[in-house]
This record gives sequence, C-alpha cells and structure tokens, in this order.
Amino acid sequence: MHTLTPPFRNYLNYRARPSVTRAAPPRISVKCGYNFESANFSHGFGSSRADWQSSCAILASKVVSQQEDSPTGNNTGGATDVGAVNGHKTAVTDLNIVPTKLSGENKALQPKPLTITDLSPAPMHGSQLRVAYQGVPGAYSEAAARKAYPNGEAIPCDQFEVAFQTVELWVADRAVLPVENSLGGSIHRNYDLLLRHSLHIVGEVQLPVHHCLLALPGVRKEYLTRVISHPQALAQCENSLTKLDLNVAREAVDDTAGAAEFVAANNLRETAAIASARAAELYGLQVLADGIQDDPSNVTRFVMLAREPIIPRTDRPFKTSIVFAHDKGTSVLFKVLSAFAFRNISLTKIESRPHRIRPIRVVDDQSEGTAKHFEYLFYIDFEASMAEVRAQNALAEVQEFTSFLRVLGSYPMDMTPWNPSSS
Ligand SMILES: O=C(O)C(=O)C[C@]1(C(=O)O)C=C[C@@H](O)C=C1
Repeated sequence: MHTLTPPFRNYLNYRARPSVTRAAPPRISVKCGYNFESANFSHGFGSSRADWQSSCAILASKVVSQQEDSPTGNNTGGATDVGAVNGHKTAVTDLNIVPTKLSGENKALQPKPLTITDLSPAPMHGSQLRVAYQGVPGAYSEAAARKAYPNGEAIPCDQFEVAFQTVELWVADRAVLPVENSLGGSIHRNYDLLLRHSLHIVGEVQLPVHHCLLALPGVRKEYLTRVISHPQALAQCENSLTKLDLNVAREAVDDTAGAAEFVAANNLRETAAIASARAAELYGLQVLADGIQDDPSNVTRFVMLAREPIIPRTDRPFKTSIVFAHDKGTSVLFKVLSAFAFRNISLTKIESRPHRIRPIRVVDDQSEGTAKHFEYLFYIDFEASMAEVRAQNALAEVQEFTSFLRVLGSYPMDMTPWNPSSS
C-alpha cells in the first residue's frame, strides 16, 4: 500500500482559512471585451443551477494538506485524520470526507455536519455566478458557458488568458474554456494556461458544434474571396470548404462570432464567416451553407474553472485531470500508464506539451555523440474520482516516477445525452 503524499492528499483534507468571510471582489480593470461597470449582458438561463450546486460543491476554504501532520503519515482508513471544511471539523473515513461525531473530552472538536451552503456558497457579490468565456456573444464558448451554468451571467473576454485572470482577480466566478475538439484536436493554449495559472477544474461540458457559412444578406457564394473564422472552426470545416468549391483565402481570427461581427460591422461583401446560427441572428447575416463541419457529430469539450476545487465524490461518474513531468529513468511513461491500467482506471485523454523550463535533455555518449531529447509535460484525464482509494494509490505510484505532479481537478463527468444536432 502506498502512503499518500501531496499533491493529491490535498484533495482529501481541507482546512478553512481562519475566517471564511471574503472581502468583496476588488474592482479591477482587466483588458477584456466586457464592460464591468454596466454588467448587463445577462441571459435568461434555465433552472438547473441547483444540480450544479450539489454536484460542483465549491469550497470557500483554501486547500491545506492535513495529512502531512498525521503521525502515521498514511490514510488507509479509520476516522483518525481530522480535517475541516469551512470551519467545520470533519473526520476522514476511508478516504472520504465524512463528518463524524467525537465524544467526551473531544467534545470541543465535535464536527458540525456540512450543509449544502458550506459546499456551494453563493457568489460573493450576492447575485448570479459570473462566467467568463473567450469570444463575443454568439461564440460556441458562450453556448458552453450557458450549458454549464444555465443561471449564470456570461462575461465575454477577448483572450483565454483574460478569462483566467478574470476569475483569479474575482471579476468572474468561473471560466468555461475549450480544451479539445473531436475533429481539430487539443486547444494547446489552454493546456499551457492551466499550468501557468492556479485555477481548478470543477466540471466539464461537451458541446456539439454546428458550423454555418455566413455572409451579408444578398451576397452569393461566387462573390466570395475570403472566409474568416477561429482556426479551430476553419480546421473543423476544411474538407467541406473545399467541397463547396469556393475560390477563397482562409484567414484566422480570434473567434467565430467575432468573425461574423467583423463581416457585418465592416459591410464586407466578399468575406464570409464560419460561425453559429445564433451569430447569424445576432449580427444580421444570412446562412449560405448550414452544417459545414466535416463530421456531423463534431463536439468540443470545455472545462469549467474556479478558484477553489470541489469535493470529489463517488456517487456519480467523476473524471480527474493531472499534469506531470517525468523523472529520470527508463520507460517512465509506460510505468505511469501501468499505474492506471493495473487498477482498471480508464484514461480518456493524454496530451504532451513542451517542458518550457527544461525543454531539452542532453545525453552525451563519447562513442556515439550527443543525443538531444525533448522534455515534455504530460496531461492525463482518467475516469475516477480522487475520493476513490484506487485513484489515490495510482497517483501515489505515479509520483514515484515523476519529478512534478499536479492534480488539476477531480470533477463530475458530462453525462448529458448525446444529441449532436442540437447546437
Ligand atoms: O470561436 C468560438 O466560437 C469559440 O468558442 C472557440 C472555439 C475553440 O476555441 O475551439 C470553440 C469551439 C469550436 O470548436 C470552435 C472554436
């Protein structure tokens, strides 16, 4: 049995800061496509927020590893490790956070049962959750933000980096950002930003992406000389654009809806945009071609980010995302993957990115010469909750082969019914 070591131990033991009363978010001006003074871009979102509140319970406390202080240094069961959530003493039993009663002289330590309010504090400003996304209204990211937080207030940001910052600086409560698309692959920028920032993944949402070719009213396909869109959208429509037999240059812009807005605002009669039907409505464009993604079941996966992690649970399917750099040795990646395979934990995603701090490992061999190996950071998503012992043990093993390991989040899987034509 492996002993639990940081960073995943943090997932099990939470201790509140001395006071959990937060100051009001500072008024911070961030370069962002949103007027924070007049926060009036709100949507009449649906009513399933309570579902998210219960499943995505947000801690108002900073994560502190209590386990480090344990005299035994392990956590193999028994209610011996007392942690706390939001000032409530809790005991850890079988690696789950379970409030337990203490008696007699320990009365003072008697844990107060957690309530839903402790787990899901309302936004500190006393109103809707503010949800940052990259793009302008009509972007797929806005639709993803709306799907993730139906009662939220969507906040458009001009760059992914800005969306991260709005949450870190309390301008927004959550960010919803794309990480991969079924046709275009990974959105690498967001993988890099996940590491550079300290936000936690608290959920995921998968959005069917249905692209349209949009132009000013009256424009015919033959007049077009240019198609503009987000690079991912251009990639997702590559074959369809060729089949449409357009004589056009393809140009990348920041987001799909921004492309539609640009065509409309500048009255560009030779330029079309690839964007959503909603963008066509918002910016007064006509749909020249509908459903031009190369695969009808085109889907983008977004992650929901927050300042605090959620408490991992075992009563519904959870996913956990980690990032690690491997240590010296041979077959490291194989050993890491085995840690999951031996415990029947499915991996749903593996991504490698350059290790920017130490990009190259030079191996000098006097007889053969000098080998220059690229160094990587590996991102893995696996299907288990950090509340499960098998996940904790897998990570304990992974840590033996890695020089760096961080749990990016343990969160409920998107289990909504598959309906690719619904976007
Ligand atoms: O431009 C948009 O509308 C976005 O929301 C961005 C984005 C992306 O970054 O992948 C999101 C979903 C689609 O895959 C295409 C573009």
